[in-house]
Amino acid sequence: MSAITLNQYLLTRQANSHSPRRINHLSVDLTQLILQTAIACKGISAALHKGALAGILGSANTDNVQGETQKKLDIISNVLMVDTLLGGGQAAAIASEEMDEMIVASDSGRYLILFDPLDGSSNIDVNMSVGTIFSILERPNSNAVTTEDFFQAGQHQVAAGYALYGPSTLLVLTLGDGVDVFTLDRDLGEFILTSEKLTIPEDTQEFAINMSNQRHWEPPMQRYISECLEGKTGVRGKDFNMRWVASMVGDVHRILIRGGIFMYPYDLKDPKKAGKLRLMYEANPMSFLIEQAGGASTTGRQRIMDVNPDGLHQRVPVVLGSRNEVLRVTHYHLSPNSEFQE
Ligand SMILES: O=P(O)(O)OC[C@H]1O[C@](O)(COP(=O)(O)O)[C@@H](O)[C@@H]1O
Ligand SMILES: [Mg+2]
Ligand SMILES: [Mg+2]
Repeated sequence: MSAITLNQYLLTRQANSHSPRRINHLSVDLTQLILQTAIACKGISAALHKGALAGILGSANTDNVQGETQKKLDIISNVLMVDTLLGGGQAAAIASEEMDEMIVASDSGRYLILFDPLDGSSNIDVNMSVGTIFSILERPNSNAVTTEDFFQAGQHQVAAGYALYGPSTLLVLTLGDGVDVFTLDRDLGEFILTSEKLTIPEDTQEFAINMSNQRHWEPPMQRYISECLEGKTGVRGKDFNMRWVASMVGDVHRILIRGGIFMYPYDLKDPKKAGKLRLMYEANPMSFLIEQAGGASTTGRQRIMDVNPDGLHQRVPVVLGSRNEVLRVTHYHLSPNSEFQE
């Protein structure tokens, strides 16, 4: 059988978009918007590939709106995404983790796109996996676009995905009827469909969390992790392994492939911050993918895709991955004095 490119895949989906399994209508414009996003990701992949040879590693000596130091590649990736998407004409407006405000794009655009142009940027200078995360919403009306138009709960996303720049460059995509994976063939310059309908096992013995924050967590998170660490002889009756890529894209990809639980919980290090990760650029698109693969995703207290946003850069605690583990952590937050029944 011949290889299916992202382009062919989307055209077939578009032709079959009357199928009863579909959730979102795959319009010509949405197809084009996803293809433009993929083109920008190929550009980012090429820049990362050159690395030090192109003199693009290291810090840019600027801060983003959230007070985080930007890497040169954060800025380069953002420019590649913005320029490519502005050129396409399908986006009515664009919002990015690296920009203070949204940008109005095309007056006739039907969609709003949000992205984290380079996720896991602390990994760039050490040549480890990073990614690009994106989330697409429908423009709510034909009036001039406002920032408030972006404030739609994650359940309203029409598509979401990420590119993972690892040993190979992957594009992982959901249109609301499962999660499919494409691998970049550098010779052809095309993303080729390589896995379909990922499913996350309901149970796992692998957790991902930044353990250095342990002393700052709330009691339910302390309880969950200490029970995992007790292993076979503790209440869980099994040993757990730990992984932390320190780029959400890498950790979420591992979970989509073999299960696991990823947590970036609320902590008291900076009590005013609701969490580290951003709802619109990271938590919502990853939650859409995880739920589409049969997993679960909550803040510890509420389904992430039910959170009503009130700021483009708002942060949120994140607990996502294998269903039974996420439900357990959520139970520990909501009913701290009772046992969890699977
Ligand atoms: O440095 P820490 O605390 O391990 O945090 C790592 C987390 O921060 C992030 O790097 C935040 O994303 P950005 O790199 O886009 O700011 C996540 O990808 C990752 O899960
Ligand atoms: Mg990020
Ligand atoms: Mg980023």
